[in-house]
Amino acid sequence: MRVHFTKMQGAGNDFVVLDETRGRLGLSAAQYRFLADRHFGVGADQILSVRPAPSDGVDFEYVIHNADGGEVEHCGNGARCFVRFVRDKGLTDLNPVRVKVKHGEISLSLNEDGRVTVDMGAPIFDLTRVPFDAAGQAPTPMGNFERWTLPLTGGDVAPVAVLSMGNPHAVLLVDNVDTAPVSTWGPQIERHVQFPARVNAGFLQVVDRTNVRLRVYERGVGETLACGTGACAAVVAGIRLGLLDERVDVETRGGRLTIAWRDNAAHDAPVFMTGPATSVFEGDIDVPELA
Ligand SMILES: N[C@H](CCC[C@H](N)C(=O)O)C(=O)O
Repeated sequence: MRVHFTKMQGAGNDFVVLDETRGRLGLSAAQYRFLADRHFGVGADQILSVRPAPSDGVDFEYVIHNADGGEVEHCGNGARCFVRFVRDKGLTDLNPVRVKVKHGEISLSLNEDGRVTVDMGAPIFDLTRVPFDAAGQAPTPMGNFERWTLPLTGGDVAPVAVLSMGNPHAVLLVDNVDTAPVSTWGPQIERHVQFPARVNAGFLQVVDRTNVRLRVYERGVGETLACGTGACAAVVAGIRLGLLDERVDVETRGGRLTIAWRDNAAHDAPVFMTGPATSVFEGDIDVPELA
């Protein structure tokens, strides 16, 4: 099947974007994996499929598949690239644009400086909705939040804050992201038995109350240069742990994201993420029939 695609990136998290507004391609998980493959396909962390609005109240739908072919609930960097795509392609001149993702509905605004601000929705702390299995443990209180102790191999234990942005996140505090055990602890946390749907593992270095550094070992991908929902989850956790103020610049390996969250008594205020979105190139590729 000949497929036209647009390659995009947001803070170095990269995407293959497919225009399905005039009809679906009907790709299989194996074909999504092929498109994401950096040797045999185009290469990307996620595949974004842009589709017409499924209902009133939103302008579009977009569907997200990780490089491993699995469909996921939310993608922050992808959301910014989505809105850049629909504007560049003349599919809308609305601003903000409302879009349906698997997790729910979000609103995206293109700013004068070309960056995009996304209302990412409220964080979720109900462990059953992450999902996270406490396995009979009791968490350790910190600030007005808590951390859980994940047993890893070799007797290591990882103290993690657990929450969801619609997709699951485990956030660890580290002294220096450059020396953090991302490649060794990341895969163990991603597939830890206490996360039945797996999890994105964030390694958070607090520089001061308004600046952090972050690396994320993403579920279904591995380490990416940036993770938008991961930046949201890390800042929200940092605020609740008592370490951060309500507006934080997040330095990732691929660029800077700005996260704002004004916590409230119910902890259900929306999280706002602002960052770049860039279209890199367009092309066509023959996608083999893969079941
Ligand atoms: N790997 C994530 C999905 C993509 C999230 C990330 N690329 C972002 O910008 O939020 C997951 O499995 O939940």
